[in-house]
Amino acid sequence: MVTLTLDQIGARYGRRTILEDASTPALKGGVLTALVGANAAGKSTLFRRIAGQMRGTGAVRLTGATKDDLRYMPQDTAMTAALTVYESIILALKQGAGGWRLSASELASVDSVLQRFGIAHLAERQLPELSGGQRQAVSIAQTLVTRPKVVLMDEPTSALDLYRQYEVLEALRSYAAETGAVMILALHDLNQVMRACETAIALSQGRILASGPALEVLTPALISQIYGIESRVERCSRGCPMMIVDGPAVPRSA
Ligand SMILES: Nc1ncnc2c1ncn2[C@@H]1O[C@H](COP(=O)(O)OP(=O)(O)OP(=O)(O)O)[C@@H](O)[C@H]1O
Repeated sequence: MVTLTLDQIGARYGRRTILEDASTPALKGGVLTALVGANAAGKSTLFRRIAGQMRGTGAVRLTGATKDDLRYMPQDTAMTAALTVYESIILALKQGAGGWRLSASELASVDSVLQRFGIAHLAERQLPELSGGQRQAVSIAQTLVTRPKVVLMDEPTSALDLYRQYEVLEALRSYAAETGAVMILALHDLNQVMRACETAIALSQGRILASGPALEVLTPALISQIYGIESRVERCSRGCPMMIVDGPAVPRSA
């Protein structure tokens, strides 16, 4: 089984400490894990540390996978290259190695991600012509085409419409279940987290306040602490947990 454990991760930009002693129990593969926290809490910085793009204290421990099996999809992905969607996914698959000849199984992988993320109809379109939501779906497909075992995605649904958010989260869930990959998604929509993610990590000012089953982490007390928002978690008529926002925990002065 693939697992990822954070052991006292720290990170700084210059003299500014951004992450301190960020630790988690072993995060299991096969399910989605949400990384939640307010703007500037340090979510992207934590991803950069896990992906090895930044140095710092502490250790990232993997079992059942190596750093080579990890893919990180940052928040903003530029798509200015004069490539079609199809070519860009082949490029992500090849990553400069092994020449340009594609095996039957590689061709099948490209077709599979195009189908899975609902972008097969865009295969011949040029990247710079895509809408924001289309770019985001292509970026997800590029990230998963190599079938990585450890996946970090920074706000993968932020540009998607309601239908696509649902479709993409379901596709990510099925990818995790099928491959056993550890998948950590930074998400701001806590209802998405409750619906799609089994586990959650809550980050506040560079420290992990809680990690574990999503519904146990996302308590009204924790939401108040990290976002300053009064909320309730109630079951809808179909039995799904929903977060209802009541307003600021402490009214902001005008
Ligand atoms: N390259 C950088 N140089 C200096 N400071 C940075 C850099 N990148 C981020 N920071 C600072 O680190 C802190 C954490 O930023 P980070 O992007 O990790 O937050 P985040 O939780 O991902 O936020 P958001 O939800 O707004 O995307 C912020 O105060 C930010 O200004």
